[in-house]
Amino acid sequence: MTTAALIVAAGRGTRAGGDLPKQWQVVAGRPVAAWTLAAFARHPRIDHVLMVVHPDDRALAPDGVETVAGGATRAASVRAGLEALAGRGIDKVLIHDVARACVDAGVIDAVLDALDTSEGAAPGLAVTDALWRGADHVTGTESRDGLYRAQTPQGFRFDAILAAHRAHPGEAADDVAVARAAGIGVMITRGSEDNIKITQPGDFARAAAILEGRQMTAPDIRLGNGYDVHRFGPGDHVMLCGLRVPHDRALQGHSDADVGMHAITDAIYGALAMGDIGRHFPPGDPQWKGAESHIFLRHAVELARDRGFAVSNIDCTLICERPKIGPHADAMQQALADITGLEAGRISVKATTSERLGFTGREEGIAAIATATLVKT
Ligand SMILES: Nc1ccn([C@@H]2O[C@H](COP(=O)(O)OP(=O)(O)OP(=O)(O)O)[C@@H](O)[C@H]2O)c(=O)n1
Ligand SMILES: C[C@](O)(CO)[C@H](O)COP(=O)(O)O
Repeated sequence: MTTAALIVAAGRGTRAGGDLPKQWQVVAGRPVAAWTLAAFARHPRIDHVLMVVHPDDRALAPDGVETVAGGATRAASVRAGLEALAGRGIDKVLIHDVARACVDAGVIDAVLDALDTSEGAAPGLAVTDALWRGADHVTGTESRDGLYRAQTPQGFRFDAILAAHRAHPGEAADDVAVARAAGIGVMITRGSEDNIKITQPGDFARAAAILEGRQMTAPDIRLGNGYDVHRFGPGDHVMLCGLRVPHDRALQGHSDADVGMHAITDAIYGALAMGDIGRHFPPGDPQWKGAESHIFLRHAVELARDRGFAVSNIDCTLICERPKIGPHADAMQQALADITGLEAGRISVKATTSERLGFTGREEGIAAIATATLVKT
């Protein structure tokens, strides 16, 4: 199943005011369109995102997103997007207003789930206020029974909604109206009060409050991995995870060759997307010859701290036949705790053999893999 998101962003945003159309104005630190794009681009069930923009606005679109020129009405913009996606093997499409920048994964998931059993699905909120008719004065009341406020994304089987739009030239309230005109059944899914459409000037502040509130509550968690190998040479001990372990050979390297600590250090750099040990401590630089590896690990932890992250936990696996790691694992965890400032219970050191296969099986060297989790503090 291939699922696409089609974000319509070719409107002029006249009701919202401002120097630029509303989708390019900044809310909570990013343009409205960037928030909307991020909600779909990071969603694990969305394979492709296409943004429909006004021909004058192509340079304003967020980096990396495919764009296509829109039309004079919302329906024409949707049609242009659907035509651009035709023939690409798309099974499901979610059509979404760029102006609904606060859409969340739960709303998207509910629509996608409903599309497993229905040709169309869209989020709605039951009307809870009483409904009046009138202008200056109330001239009557209307029943709210069975009335919903329509939201997006409105999702459809791709071929069905493309055919429906081709058969429905001209304006339409939304894609549900186009679909229903073609006989497509549309299931109502759970909408969200936060899924507002930025329409009037005051809506920017409402959207900012929602998005900023989420930034405060959603933790920024980063995961990194590291891998390292050092070969054996002559010697009487190895340095592993900060511990001197007696052995009949030594690991060779530019530094003290602590393969475990190097993998952990690289995992932290990886979580920060800041390269690896070689970038921060070039092997060609004589000042690092024979260096103790805790220097590298302390540097990575400090770098994380400087960028507002705390190391939450570390997991390291050493791959070797000998020396046996089990008897030393607790001491290694404590040594790493002393270097990183973490409690030992957040550090795991374990080992495996490679069943005498490969270079570790032949005892030519030791390999290590590590994972580190960083949390924004
Ligand atoms: N020709 C158009 C008109 C609207 N839209 C998109 O359709 C969505 C819903 O429209 P609306 O909120 O009415 O946006 P605007 O048309 O930009 O606003 P206004 O009516 O205030 O000018 C928006 O994401 C808008 O960018 C579009 O892609 N092409
Ligand atoms: C599609 C829509 O978001 C459903 O609520 C809405 O109809 C589009 O915005 P407009 O203000 O009606 O153009």
